[in-house]
Amino acid sequence: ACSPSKEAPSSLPAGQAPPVPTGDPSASIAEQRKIIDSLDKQIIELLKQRGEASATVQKIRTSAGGQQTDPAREQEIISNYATGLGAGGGDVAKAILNVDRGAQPSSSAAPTSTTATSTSH
Ligand SMILES: O=C(O)C(=O)C[C@]1(C(=O)O)C=C[C@@H](O)C=C1
Repeated sequence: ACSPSKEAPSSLPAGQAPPVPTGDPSASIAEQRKIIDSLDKQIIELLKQRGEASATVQKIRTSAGGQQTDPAREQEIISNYATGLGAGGGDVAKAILNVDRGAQPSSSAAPTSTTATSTSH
């Protein structure tokens, strides 16, 4: 049988050192912010790569006479994010899709209301 590990399970990303406990809460905030900044940098790089792949697919489709967007595929992506991230995941996917398809709205998507809809009053 293997002996139990003395180390607590870590939720830190690989290669990230845990903060040194100093008793100063601002020290751990600074540590965690370094981790957040590093993760955000990686996420931004991945999003750039995603944007390029997405633009290529859209170009291939429109060059062949198809629509720029594919609403069924978008629903699949939104569902993947919701499954992976929980409640807010779908919103993350929608934000990414909005960026990656540019100004073009998904043909089945409800229009995003950025301006007040005119109502009678
Ligand atoms: O997968 C596609 O068909 C794409 O065009 C890529 C992508 C995406 O960014 O994931 C972009 C626009 C489409 O509406 C659906 C998905």
